[in-house]
Amino acid sequence: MAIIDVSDLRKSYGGRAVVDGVSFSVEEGEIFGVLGPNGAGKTTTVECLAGLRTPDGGDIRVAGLDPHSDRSALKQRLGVQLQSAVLPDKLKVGEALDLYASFYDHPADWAALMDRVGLGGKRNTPFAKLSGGQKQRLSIALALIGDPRVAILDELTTGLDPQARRDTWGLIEEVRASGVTIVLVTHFMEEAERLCDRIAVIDSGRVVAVDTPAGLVARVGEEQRITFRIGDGDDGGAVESALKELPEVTGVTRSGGRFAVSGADSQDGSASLVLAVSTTLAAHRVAPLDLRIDRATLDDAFLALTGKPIDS
Ligand SMILES: Nc1ncnc2c1ncn2[C@@H]1O[C@H](COP(=O)(O)OP(=O)(O)OP(=O)(O)O)[C@@H](O)[C@H]1O
Repeated sequence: MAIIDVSDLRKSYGGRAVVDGVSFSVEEGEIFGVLGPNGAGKTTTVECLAGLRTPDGGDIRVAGLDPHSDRSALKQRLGVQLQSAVLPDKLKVGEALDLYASFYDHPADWAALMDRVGLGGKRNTPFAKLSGGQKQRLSIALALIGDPRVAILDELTTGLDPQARRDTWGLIEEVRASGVTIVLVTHFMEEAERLCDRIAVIDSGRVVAVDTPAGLVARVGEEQRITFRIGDGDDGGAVESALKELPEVTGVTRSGGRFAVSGADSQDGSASLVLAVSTTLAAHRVAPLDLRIDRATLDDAFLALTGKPIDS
């Protein structure tokens, strides 16, 4: 069942459309990614979802509520962690959670939440003394303090080191497992691929695709590329001819002992390119060296969908 429905959302600034007819729905319990380059309109879209901005047009329902006209009711059901959340330097972790809990009718147990996000030992630490990862964990806890059904997390891991980023991903998975639907705004491919059940790819204020990470990748084709080299004593000509005969193979290039083989698995999964190539090499008693298999990635999918890399 859809818990969020967005239909033909529009928002302009100074006559420039930054959200230009955006539509998508989010199913209850999923992690839904909003992926796009800087300035694509992601934050504006989720701020409209949260009732923080008034759309120029379109229709939004979050947990059955209109974020604009039902804003106070929605606040009790929606948690928001926005990009630039900053707290007063001297406010301690425990004080911040206690304060935010007081804004809700039925808040979560803030001390338990503090433990859950790994800040149990930081109760009396002022905001200014927290590391980047700890600040991020606190902002996630603040988004969850009202015990929401939906949480919007915007650029959750920007500025974090790889370990803190991975820790935060683990936390988000736990939050989802507890039944919260998550809308995750990101421009990190790895984050989108790792966490999201489905992704809306947004470019220049429009949705260019909504699909699972694997579904987006499949749109650029199932082509794979296997590269390897063979030993000096191996018969390269015989190997090349045999590989070209394989139905899974669409192309073979050879430069001396170096091979690049392109192809794909069969649609029904009954034939595998890697298996066919390795069986052929084994039949010729060739052990491939420096073997590498490349498949399309979400980066390739983004490039194919928008015509540019995400960080352009
Ligand atoms: N209040 C505002 N007034 C004028 N222009 C704005 C305002 N807020 C955002 N914009 C512009 O709207 C466009 C979309 O901004 P938005 O923040 O929604 O994009 P984004 O995809 O979230 O990008 P980022 O990843 O950089 O946050 C940008 O060009 C931005 O400069």
